[in-house]
Amino acid sequence: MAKQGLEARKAAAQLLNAVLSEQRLLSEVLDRRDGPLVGLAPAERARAQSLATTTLRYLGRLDAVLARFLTKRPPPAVHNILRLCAAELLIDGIAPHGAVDAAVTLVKNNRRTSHFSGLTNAVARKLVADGATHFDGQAPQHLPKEFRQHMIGIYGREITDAIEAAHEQGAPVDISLKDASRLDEFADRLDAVVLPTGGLRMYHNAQISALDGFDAGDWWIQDAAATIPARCFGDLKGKRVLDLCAAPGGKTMQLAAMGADVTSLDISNYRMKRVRENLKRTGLNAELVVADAMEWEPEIQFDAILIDAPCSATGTVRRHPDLPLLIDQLNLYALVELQQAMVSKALKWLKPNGELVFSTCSLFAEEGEDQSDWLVDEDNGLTHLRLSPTDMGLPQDAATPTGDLRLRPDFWAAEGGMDGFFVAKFQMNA
Ligand SMILES: C[S@@+](CC[C@H](N)C(=O)[O-])C[C@H]1O[C@@H](n2cnc3c(N)ncnc32)[C@H](O)[C@@H]1O
Repeated sequence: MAKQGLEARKAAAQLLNAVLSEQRLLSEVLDRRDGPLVGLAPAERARAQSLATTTLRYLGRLDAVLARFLTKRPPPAVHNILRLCAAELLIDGIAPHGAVDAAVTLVKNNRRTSHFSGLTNAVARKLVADGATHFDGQAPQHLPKEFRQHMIGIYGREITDAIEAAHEQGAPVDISLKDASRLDEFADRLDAVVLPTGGLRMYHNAQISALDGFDAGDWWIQDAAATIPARCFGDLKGKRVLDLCAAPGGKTMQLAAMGADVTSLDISNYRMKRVRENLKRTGLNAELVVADAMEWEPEIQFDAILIDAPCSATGTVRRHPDLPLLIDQLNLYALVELQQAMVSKALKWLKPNGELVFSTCSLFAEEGEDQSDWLVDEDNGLTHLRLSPTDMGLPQDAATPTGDLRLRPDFWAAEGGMDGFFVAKFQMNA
């Protein structure tokens, strides 16, 4: 048993080392051609990723338990293996002998850490005996201090606590259908529930590419909140639409499925490959442009422009629990400036009466409500349009006083939450 999952656990330990010691984003490490998951079978890759993600999601609570059993912190490589072992025992409910043997073997197999195998064995056995007593009943993990304070400043303490609790729950798998009329059919076929926003939600673990309808391109994975920006446009049939920051392409696929003639632009060639693959699989069409939005110039004007701008991604912590741990690397003000520069540029490409939707998967007002206020205050020919959350199956609480949408991870808390998002809509005056 220990040997069986050893490669996945070793890779998970390397993922933790990359995030916690080298301060690298998990998504970057996972994408690397020489990353820890290369060469693993699909099931081992999935296990390694899920184990590292679970460990990061509960890191504060796991560390609090481990601190009771350690007189001093071991070297990071050993500490990370103990963290994984604690996550397996206390969260995933893995059989104790498998998790303990694996932790001891991993520490023993590395000559730099092998002399910590006795300590690892002792601590792992204490986790088995007493870990749950100290783990269960702990409050959800707080965000790092400054991040939390910032959130309290925006949302208050109660909502911030609720957001932290939602982060700890992780995220179910949400699915967008190419043909919305097949919702009930795919709810049955995928054993999923229909969401008020029109997509599907799956609560069971599954290898996505093996699921019914994946190869046929009938659907794609997209968080319920992420479907909202594209849905804010009116009828797009036959309209020319620019998706300005498009990769990996969830919103491009939505816009194409809505019948729009889509131009899809992103600065990243690597990320654009995902858009290309997604379109090929789903049989949807878009013109793809790899370019810096700040340097590109279109030959035509558009009926609608979606700017799903680069941002802090703080709305996606449920799925990316490493983000708060690396928040010090974030240059929020550079992002705010880039967002404003992009919007200013894109306004020139909008036809009279054309619609602009600005969105960010951020929880920070600087990248949401403040940007909307800025656009309203500028002399830019735009009219600010009110969005109705209930028309889109969202809670009424999602309405901001000025008519934008503020989506939070603690919405639909009992049903698995949603990503944090901000969405605003404008129209160019005729
Ligand atoms: C939030 S993601 C977009 C997600 C995408 N709309 C979707 O639904 O799948 C932001 C994207 O902006 C792109 N980006 C960042 N700076 C850019 C720039 N200067 N020009 C164009 N794209 C840029 C990033 O490569 C990233 O793919």
